[in-house]
Amino acid sequence: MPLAIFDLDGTLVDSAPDLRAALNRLMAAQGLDPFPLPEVAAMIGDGARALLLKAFTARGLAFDEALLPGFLDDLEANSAVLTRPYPGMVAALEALAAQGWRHAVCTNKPIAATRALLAELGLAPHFALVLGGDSLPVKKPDPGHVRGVLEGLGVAAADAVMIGDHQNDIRAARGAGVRSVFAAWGYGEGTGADLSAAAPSALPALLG
Ligand SMILES: O=C(O)COP(=O)(O)O
Ligand SMILES: [Mg+2]
Repeated sequence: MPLAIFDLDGTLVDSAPDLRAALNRLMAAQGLDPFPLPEVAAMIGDGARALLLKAFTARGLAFDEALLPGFLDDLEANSAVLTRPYPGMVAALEALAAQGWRHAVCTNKPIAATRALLAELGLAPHFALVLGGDSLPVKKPDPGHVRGVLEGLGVAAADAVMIGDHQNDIRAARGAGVRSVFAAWGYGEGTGADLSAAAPSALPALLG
């Protein structure tokens, strides 16, 4: 049975508004200026700690590690306030399942916030396995993150495809010997992807 491995932020769901809200709550608590949505979207892809690091660097400040646990708690509690699946995504997941595909999630978002988000949006039942950015010792772009999904479900690389909106997704898939589809509706760049999809609704035909 083929496996479709989905990235989360910027691929399955438009989560930049909640990431921005959590980031700006932290910024406000530190007496710092908020970030506009496009600037936050461009910082998403390397996980929550990296987002904070980039935000503080953008303000010319060093990042204090002691701020991370509170940010993670906020993200977990508020991961699906503004976040929604991309239009057509649920229908695409269902159509792919009807075509015989199983689904998994491979995200750099921490696993606690990931599970909360998937549960709150009713998406969890679609996925046979979910790995977050802190589920393994490595995360995307390390191919070990994608390999962890394959091994967890006993699927060969040749029977899988990775769908993602970021270079990290494309690189991790390539390193694991998995075909990649660039999710052009998300936040990042897809240089080097095997295929590109303009919208979730294109996935069922693209994957056959
Ligand atoms: O939270 C992030 O920065 C990235 O998450 P993603 O891997 O689901 O895009
Ligand atoms: Mg992404």
